[in-house]
Amino acid sequence: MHYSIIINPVAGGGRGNSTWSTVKAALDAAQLDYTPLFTRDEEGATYLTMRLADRHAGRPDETLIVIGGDGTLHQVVNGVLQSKNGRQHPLPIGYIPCGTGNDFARGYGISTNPLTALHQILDAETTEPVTIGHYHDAIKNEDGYFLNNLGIGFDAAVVSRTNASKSKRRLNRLHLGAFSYVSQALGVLYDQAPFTLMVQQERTRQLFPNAFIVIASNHPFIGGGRKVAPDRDLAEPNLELLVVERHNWLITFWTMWLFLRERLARSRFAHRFVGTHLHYTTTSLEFGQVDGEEMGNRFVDLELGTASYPFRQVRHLRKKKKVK
Ligand SMILES: Nc1ncnc2c1ncn2[C@@H]1O[C@H](COP(=O)(O)OP(=O)(O)OP(=O)(O)O)[C@@H](O)[C@H]1O
Repeated sequence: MHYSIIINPVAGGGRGNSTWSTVKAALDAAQLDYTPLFTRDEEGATYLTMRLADRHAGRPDETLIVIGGDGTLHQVVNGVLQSKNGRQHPLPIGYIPCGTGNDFARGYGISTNPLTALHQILDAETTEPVTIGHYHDAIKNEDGYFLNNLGIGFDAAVVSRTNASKSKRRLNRLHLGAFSYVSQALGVLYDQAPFTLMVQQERTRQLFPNAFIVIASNHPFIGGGRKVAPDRDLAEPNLELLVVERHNWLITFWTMWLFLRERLARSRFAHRFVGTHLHYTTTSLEFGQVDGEEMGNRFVDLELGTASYPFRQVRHLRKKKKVK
């Protein structure tokens, strides 16, 4: 087996580098054949992967290992699927998480201990198809894939403001990036206006005049381990769209509390749509985020569907807690 390894050295506030040192020592000790490739700039992982995918001939003895956060994994999968050859022969992926959130790792069942995650890859005898989300933006005529979630409104505005804030880098260096999100979330709560959202599923349409949170999830977790779609499983070809409307301040704070307590999705404030095809539109410019990467401020006309991607990694899933 040959391992091509994409490493984002700055993921997790620099944890990418130390994770790579640990993994490299283990690969050398086991005398495995590998090629390391480091991301050098913001879009680095996408282009590195496109080039790799163009050259990949579909040999079964090749695996692509990704060392980074959710954003790096997002760029890698989109890089492969942007290559024509990559779409025909997608390179099986194994993932070693070292970001700040690591939500995909939770959803799939990958250890955050680099050596355990590596062994989950080395021990896998076959590849496993994993559901990923696909989106088509009819206004921008843009396509892409997501492994975690695609949000518009609240969570996307938080991502956008956090990335723009100067404190993020300082906090990231101290491995305290989550605090930066919390402070920006309070600001967004204060001044984000609700918006009109139309959701269409098959022949049913539903209008939400005061939409606030709109998150399409591929697995249960968001924001570093909060369950927002508790019933989703990466092995099932479904997405779940959660819509929450904005009411008065008291209810808004209550919905935030429910979110933090991981009870929002099952509360009476949640509208949930589960399926393989969903379509939704807004009538105003709204922020978007996909797997924590900014989509910018845009009018939304999104069609969501599912696809599948091969992973070569043993899943270590925790047993589900009983629902109270
Ligand atoms: N060499 C590099 N220099 C600067 N930025 C980089 C480099 N390589 C990748 N990036 C940036 O890193 C971002 C991805 O980081 P990633 O999401 O993997 O880690 P994280 O933000 O720490 O973790 P998480 O998404 O799990 O919270 C990409 O958006 C890209 O812009």
